[in-house]
Amino acid sequence: MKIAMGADHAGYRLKDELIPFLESMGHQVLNCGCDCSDSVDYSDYALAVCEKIVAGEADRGILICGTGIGMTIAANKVPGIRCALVHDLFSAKATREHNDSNVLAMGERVIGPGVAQEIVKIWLETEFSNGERHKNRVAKVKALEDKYALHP
Ligand SMILES: O=C(CO)[C@H](O)[C@H](O)[C@H](O)COP(=O)(O)O
Repeated sequence: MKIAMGADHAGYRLKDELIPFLESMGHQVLNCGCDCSDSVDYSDYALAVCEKIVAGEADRGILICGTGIGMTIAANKVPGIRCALVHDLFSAKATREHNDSNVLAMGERVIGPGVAQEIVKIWLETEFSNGERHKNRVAKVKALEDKYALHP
């Protein structure tokens, strides 16, 4: 898979730790920054990653900030993006099966690299369940994007 990754100054260390892990699993990583501890704004990096997905240049995205919350809020403003904030294995699996999430957000100030690796692995390996109820719910979420689109 092609995976776009982005982080702010509070998440770039975990991003950089996950890149070789993802590559060792055979994935191609598009590193959208940031790459140092200079203070930056998470929304810029969320947008960079989400635009890669919307443009078809990446299959999935992974976003990391201090808590993962800012990245999640920003990413979910982009039509077509379903970003899930995940810090446990149950949610990593459930958000793929139920929500067909295409972006994963995590907080470097919340979890360590070992848990993050497990989350990423299960999130990448779990398929959307395609159950009728889940397809309907995801379709209803997509309909919200149209209802509130400022620039359709
Ligand atoms: O948006 C966040 C919190 O919801 C992220 O965790 C940011 O990384 C965090 O706010 C950055 O905080 P800092 O004090 O500027 O390092």
